[in-house]
Amino acid sequence: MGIRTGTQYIEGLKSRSPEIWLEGRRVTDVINEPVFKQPIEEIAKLYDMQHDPKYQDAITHICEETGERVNNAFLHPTTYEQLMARSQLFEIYARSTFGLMGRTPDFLNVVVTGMAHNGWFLDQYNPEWSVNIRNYYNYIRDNDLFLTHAIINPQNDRSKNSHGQKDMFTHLGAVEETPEGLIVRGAKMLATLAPITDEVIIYSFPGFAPGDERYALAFAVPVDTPGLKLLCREPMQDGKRSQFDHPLASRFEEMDALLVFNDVLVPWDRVFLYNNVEAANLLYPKTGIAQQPAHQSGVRGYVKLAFATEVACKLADSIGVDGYLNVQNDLGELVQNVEVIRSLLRVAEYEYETTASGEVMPNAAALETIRGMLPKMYPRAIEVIQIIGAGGLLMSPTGNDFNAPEIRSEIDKYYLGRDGVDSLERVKLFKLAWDLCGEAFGQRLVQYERYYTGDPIRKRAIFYNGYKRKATFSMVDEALSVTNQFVKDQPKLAK
Ligand SMILES: Cc1cc2nc3c(=O)[nH]c(=O)nc-3n(C[C@H](O)[C@H](O)[C@H](O)COP(=O)(O)OP(=O)(O)OC[C@H]3O[C@@H](n4cnc5c(N)ncnc54)[C@H](O)[C@@H]3O)c2cc1C
Ligand SMILES: Nc1c(O)cccc1C(=O)O
Repeated sequence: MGIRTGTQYIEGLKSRSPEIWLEGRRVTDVINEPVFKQPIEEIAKLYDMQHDPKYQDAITHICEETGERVNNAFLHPTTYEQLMARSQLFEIYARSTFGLMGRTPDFLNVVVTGMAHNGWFLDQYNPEWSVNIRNYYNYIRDNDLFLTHAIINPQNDRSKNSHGQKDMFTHLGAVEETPEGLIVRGAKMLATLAPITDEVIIYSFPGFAPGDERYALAFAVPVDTPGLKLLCREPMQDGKRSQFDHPLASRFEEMDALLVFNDVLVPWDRVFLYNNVEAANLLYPKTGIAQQPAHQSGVRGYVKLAFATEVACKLADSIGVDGYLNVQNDLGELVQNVEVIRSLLRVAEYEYETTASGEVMPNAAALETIRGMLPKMYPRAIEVIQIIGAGGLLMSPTGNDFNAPEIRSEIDKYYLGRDGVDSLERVKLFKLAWDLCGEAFGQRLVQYERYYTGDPIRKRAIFYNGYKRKATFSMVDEALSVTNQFVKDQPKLAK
């Protein structure tokens, strides 16, 4: 089939009936559930873009294996040009949501592409696993499927490993092997967008210890597999708030869900890793499934930071405060942060790395630096919006107030901005800013940037340790050579 349209994506959702729980009730009609309706539309737009002549050549290509047109997320990059073809896709998709939706289909399709093309890694442990992931890659590529993923154990007692939790199956683990496949039980988090996807993929960040064998798992199943429950967090908008009042929150909320597996059967041909702590710990660092999706996250994060920066600048201008030095200092900082991320991305792409198997990956140090800096830069951009908007952020009337003739003249008079900015323009801008910096929706976006890639502190520690392993500190040695000479010249002290 190759690239789907938005309508085909929605038809796919209609054909499935996952067990979704939202605010204590079972959702049976996901398409018409107010909370999901608009996010589904936003994802459908991405599918439609694949057919739009304006974008098609930039975000899709003809698959050599099948002759069909497929998304660039399925492109296994072996040249700089192919890496850039993926970069274009990431940026075009990110701009479509202002970088506010992190787990658009490109993200996990890149993960699966990476896993499938690093079959050498799984072959070391079980050649069937690499065949399975390769077939799965072909399946999702040719059907243009949308995946969610859950790679974190539920947050129960982080001081203990999976096998040390109170219940053996709090964390997702294998219960038994059957001729048909593995039976799995327990929970995994934090499956963003799960209710509106086609498939679920499970694997893990490293961190397994001996004794955790049953939890060392990687597999994929359809989102409506019997026994799989999707427990949604509390929604941050009810799907009924107007786009005037909440221009961002009404469109781009990504629902997150806890995935609960109640003795789910995973067919053997969908098992990519099992019962091997070493393989589970090395899968992420060794196969490019860290580096390739970090490219998507970096490009998307860049667009999101640039968007928040634009909002801050427009806000300041609209109320005539961007002539003040303190405000210029804050805005200049944000613009420079955007430039830092843009430059790092260019370095990551231009100074790409080629693996032993010929895969081209963006430069690891540059990507990791983005991973380390965005968790600080994005919250800072939000803080600057809060500081500049100040009390005005809390004072916006609603769209209905604009439509009430009895108060319209007061609204027009007291909500106008600097010369040339009328009340409607100013209020629309402030509402946009409030969605980003005040609403629960915006707080989730901050939390996403802090944690989407794992704990930023431990990530930075890993980065430092890697640096230390490779560093020669030759400049320090050279600088100290003078001192060494001095010491050599001294007579030995008598003992
Ligand atoms: C909005 C959002 C969307 C997400 N979407 C997804 C998704 O789609 N799929 C997915 O799989 N994951 C997703 N994640 C999860 C993300 O990967 C995790 O949040 C992240 O890995 C951190 O894990 P945690 O939240 O369990 O925090 P924890 O690991 O429980 O950390 C809690 C606190 O304790 C500290 N801490 C914990 N353990 C240690 C330790 N050993 N040493 C030192 N300090 C420690 C941490 O620094 C942190 O401050 C998402 C997260 C967010 C916020
Ligand atoms: N955060 C990630 C994820 O959820 C899946 C794969 C990779 C990452 C990452 O940031 O490296």
